Amino acid sequence: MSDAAKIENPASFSWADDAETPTTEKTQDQAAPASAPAQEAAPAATEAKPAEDASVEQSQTDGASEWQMGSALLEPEFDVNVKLNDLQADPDSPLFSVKNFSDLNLPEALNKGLASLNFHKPSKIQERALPLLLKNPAENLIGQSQSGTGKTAAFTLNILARTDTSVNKPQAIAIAPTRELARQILGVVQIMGQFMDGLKTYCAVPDPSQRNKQVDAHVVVGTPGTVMDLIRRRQLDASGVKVLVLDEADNMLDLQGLGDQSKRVKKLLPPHVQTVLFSATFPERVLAFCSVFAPNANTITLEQNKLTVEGIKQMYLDVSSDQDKYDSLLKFYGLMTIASSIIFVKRRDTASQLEKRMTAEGHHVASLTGALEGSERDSVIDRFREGSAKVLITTNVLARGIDVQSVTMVINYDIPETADRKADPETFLHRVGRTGRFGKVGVALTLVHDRTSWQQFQEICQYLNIQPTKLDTGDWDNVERVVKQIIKSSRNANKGMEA
Ligand SMILES: Nc1ncnc2c1ncn2[C@@H]1O[C@H](COP(=O)(O)OP(=O)(O)OP(=O)(O)O)[C@@H](O)[C@H]1O
Repeated sequence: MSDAAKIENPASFSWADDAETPTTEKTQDQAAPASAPAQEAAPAATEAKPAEDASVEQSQTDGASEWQMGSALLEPEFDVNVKLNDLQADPDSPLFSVKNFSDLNLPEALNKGLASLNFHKPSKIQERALPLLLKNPAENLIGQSQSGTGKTAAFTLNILARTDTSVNKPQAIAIAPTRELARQILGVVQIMGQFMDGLKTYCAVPDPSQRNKQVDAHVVVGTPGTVMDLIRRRQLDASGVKVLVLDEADNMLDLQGLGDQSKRVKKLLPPHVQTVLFSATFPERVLAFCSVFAPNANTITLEQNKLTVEGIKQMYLDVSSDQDKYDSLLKFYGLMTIASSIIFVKRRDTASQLEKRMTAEGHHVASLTGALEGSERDSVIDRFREGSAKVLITTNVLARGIDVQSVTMVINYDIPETADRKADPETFLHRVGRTGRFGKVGVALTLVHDRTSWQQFQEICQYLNIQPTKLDTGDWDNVERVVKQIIKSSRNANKGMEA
């Protein structure tokens, strides 16, 4: 039995080298992300290494919440701090926060788009951000809200509301750290904008079939390297761009390659472009460059005392050694029926070994890492979304932003750590946020196998105020009982929400 057993009573933790008290705007000390050997490599020639390659990310947490039961909507209720750049702004104005999408006076085509997505009521971030985003003249915005709370729809509505399809030029660009996230955002733009006459969109991710083609679109969503190349090669006419959005903005501005490319993209756009930055996490040091990147921005940040992941039931599996991790994982999968899950590992080779071994055991598994070509990555994520692969094994490449509603469990096979091998609670938070989306209840399992992983997990639990349930591999009958109960109660909670 490892020391991990001590986690059972987190209230009794003692922190020798106590991390700084977390705040929404503070971060743990992080080394500049560096690719550890055998971790992810750049997926495409012109792209900066995205999050996966850096293998580690910043450490910031988002707020969470009590769960609020609404009619058809169970949204995490959390407090946000809103700081307006305009001292004249009136927070009592009804437009300061809207309770209904109809209060926004959006064009009819967008109201229809919202209805087609079954969005009846705005989430808290949408309530707060949309009136600020839609103001004229346009103002910059830095917006933070926890994972799965609808940031994409907030910036997409603003993009589409500012797009005039009678002008045949790109008018908005959204950039994201990975091709998967860019493709996902583009999907939201297309569904939300489906009733706008003549709307044309373009996905700017590395794609050999698009080489040298002119971009003929009103809205472009992509990764920053490709967007930058398209503008520089004059395949994308940026002269009419009015809105620039950075999703996962802290990651985009923090990682060296992505940060440089994002800054270059902005320099290639008209000077008064509305700059919108969204993320669940904004470490303080990144927030400082955010304010330079998006000057005089209205800011929406989370209350600092809400740094938890309450909607996600946390468990940990205490295994005796690194070698034992695989057998324990397999045993775990053998006991449970899990609708759809994501397993996060640190290294590509671990991902491919797990994929081979689990496939040999009859599991429907897919693996997505930066080792794959772009088109292969697209087909893996598509297979997972449509449910033909039930288990997705991946690195930090998919830690952020990916929204697959069916994911009921996230497994940290390897604990997320920074480049200097410290616990990385922020990446933990983004990873586990792939489940429990938009108020659903999710389940997360973390494997601890030695003193280091145990200490790192303790730090993460302390930082995020998590009290995990221990699963003891010495008693698999009990593991089965406990996990089945947890899965059942989360399923029931989610059913209640859908009812
Ligand atoms: N107003 C709404 N009503 C119902 N569902 C919504 C609403 N807004 C967003 N959603 C749904 O919530 C889910 C999460 O949204 P989204 O992916 O935008 O979250 P996010 O805040 O960007 O998360 P992350 O920080 O992980 O990127 C999506 O499936 C989206 O369709």
